[in-house]
Amino acid sequence: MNAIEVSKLCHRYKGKSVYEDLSFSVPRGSVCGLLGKNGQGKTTLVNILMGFLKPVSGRCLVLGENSHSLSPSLRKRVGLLHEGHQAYEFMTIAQTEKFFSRWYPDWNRDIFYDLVNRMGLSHRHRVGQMSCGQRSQVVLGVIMAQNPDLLILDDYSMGLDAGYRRLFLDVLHDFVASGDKTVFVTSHIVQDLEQLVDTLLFLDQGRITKTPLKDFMTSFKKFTFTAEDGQVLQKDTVITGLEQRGNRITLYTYAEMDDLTSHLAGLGIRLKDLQQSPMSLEDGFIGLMGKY
Ligand SMILES: Nc1ncnc2c1ncn2[C@@H]1O[C@H](COP(=O)(O)OP(=O)(O)OP(=O)(O)O)[C@@H](O)[C@H]1O
Repeated sequence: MNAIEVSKLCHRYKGKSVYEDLSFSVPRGSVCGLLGKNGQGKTTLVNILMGFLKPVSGRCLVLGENSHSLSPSLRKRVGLLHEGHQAYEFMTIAQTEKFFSRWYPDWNRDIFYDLVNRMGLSHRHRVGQMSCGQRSQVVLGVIMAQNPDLLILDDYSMGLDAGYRRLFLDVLHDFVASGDKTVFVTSHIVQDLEQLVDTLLFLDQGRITKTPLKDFMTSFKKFTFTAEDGQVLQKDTVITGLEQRGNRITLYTYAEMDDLTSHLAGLGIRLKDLQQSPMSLEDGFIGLMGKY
């Protein structure tokens, strides 16, 4: 069964299209990363999935229910971290825990305090008097303590330092390992997703491409070489992405080394030191989507 099913989704703001015909699914038990450059429609999609925004047309099912009429009991099974999340600033840490514990049948107080206590703040500390990253930690504590079936995280990394981000990744790993849980996550810190997701969704100009992380990391490749002065390279059917610093070129492609070598020779490119280099997910993201 799918945790999320999106079919023929179309959305526009004041006539300006975000997507015209978007379809994909997220199977239950998977950890799916939605990647796209700024402004491609990731937050819009999360808003549609949670029923905050009605699409122009198309259908979205979340845990089997239509996204614009999610029942209160189903909402309790979805843990949502919204971009620009709001914490209850007038409450203390202890009041926040007490307040949210009433709403969620599977609330786990230990998970909340396990995350929040690491900040070393008194439980009487007000959320409104915390730093941005500390507030994020409280919000993540609230979401994880809900023990949801589906976790939707829209850019969870906001304001978190490297250590807490790593810690949160550990928490997410434990969460996923604990059973039939689904995670749908967007993050601008692409390298975090490399350690977390099993499936990637690339959202680009209204189109979505779904691929297992493993397949992408093995089939998409990064090559580096030095080109002779004045040579101009452009993207084509073989060259998916390019970065150029002086004569030093980084090239991204689905082609194997031999095919790439003949392709470059066919283009009349004179080069030296061609080699395949290790590719991170962030490299792959840039190679596929470009820098801007
Ligand atoms: N309320 C709105 N009214 C008009 N246009 C909007 C509105 N909200 C978003 N947009 C536009 O829709 C597009 C998608 O925005 P969205 O916030 O979904 O992108 P995103 O992928 O989440 O971006 P980012 O990575 O920067 O957070 C953008 O071009 C944005 O300017």
